Amino acid sequence: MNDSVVEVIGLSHRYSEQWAISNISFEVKRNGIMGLLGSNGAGKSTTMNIICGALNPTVGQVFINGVDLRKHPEEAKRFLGFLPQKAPLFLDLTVDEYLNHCAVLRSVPSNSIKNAIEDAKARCGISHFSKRLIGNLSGGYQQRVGIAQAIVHSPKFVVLDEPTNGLDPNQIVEVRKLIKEIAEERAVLLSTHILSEVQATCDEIRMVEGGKMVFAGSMMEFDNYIEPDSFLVSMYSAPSMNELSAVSNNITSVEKVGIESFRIRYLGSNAVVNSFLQLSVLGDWGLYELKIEKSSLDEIFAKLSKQTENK
Ligand SMILES: Nc1ncnc2c1ncn2[C@@H]1O[C@H](COP(=O)(O)OP(=O)(O)OP(=O)(O)O)[C@@H](O)[C@H]1O
Repeated sequence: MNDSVVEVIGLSHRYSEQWAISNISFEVKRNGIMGLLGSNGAGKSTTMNIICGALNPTVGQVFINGVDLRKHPEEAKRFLGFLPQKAPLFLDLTVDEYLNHCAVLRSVPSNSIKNAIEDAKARCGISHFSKRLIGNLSGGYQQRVGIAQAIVHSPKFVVLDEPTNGLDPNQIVEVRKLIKEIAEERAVLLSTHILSEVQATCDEIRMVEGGKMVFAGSMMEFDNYIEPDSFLVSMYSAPSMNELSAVSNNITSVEKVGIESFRIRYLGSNAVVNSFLQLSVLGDWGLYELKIEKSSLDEIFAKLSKQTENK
């Protein structure tokens, strides 16, 4: 069986003259969470709308579970669940009434609807609100109902557009946990601006900027995209700043940042860090902390965005 549940091949789209996205290709594995990143106007919604079958691409193809979305939209959409940015909830229906409506729309066979609804509610932790009007639920629980409608037909692939938008910090933690749980047995594509969300939830990252794919890799590869060029050290009996500078020709600066702490900047590979460790033992410097300073996700995001602007 193919390892991917979704294949996106050479998507390009223009609304008028300008290309909104061009030549976007990627595959989504059968489980786990892929984050789709990009700044405002980068092309995320265009890409998501095409993948969900809400927009026909000018060029390119999307296969969901091997089915061509454009040629066989109904069949392909059976494998797809979608929670748009604004959850499509009917506030004056109860949770059960609404999920029943969604299950019918999603062509769940009538003799399976009851079980499908009970299962989706149980997964989303809303079984105790079955008879509650959706309009009377908190924002966090409304979002859970939104996720329940996206999985009520047991799709293999779920698309969530900014799923924690507008939730309070406790609700955010709970909804992220729920997303991780549902991604254990299906693929989730999550669009978000919030980098801490990406770090907390995603296994894979695709980033678009100016309509083009500027990054495709794992969360770890994204996190390590910019090579570190400094480390912090703390020592009980530090040598002089000159001695520290002399550890390697690749050290460019030594800065005192606390009574016993220094920031050391360097060029090239992490070999400098190894040299430092060896000399600290030989010199009995009482090293008790060493921390390589990695770039924040914001810095990585900014660097990738800038690269596109400059092209
Ligand atoms: N219906 C439309 N008609 C014309 N241009 C559009 C339309 N929708 C989007 N665009 C343009 O296409 C480009 C990509 O927009 P898109 O909405 O896909 O980006 P996005 O990454 O989702 O942005 P945001 O995070 O702000 O929603 C932008 O330049 C946008 O102005």
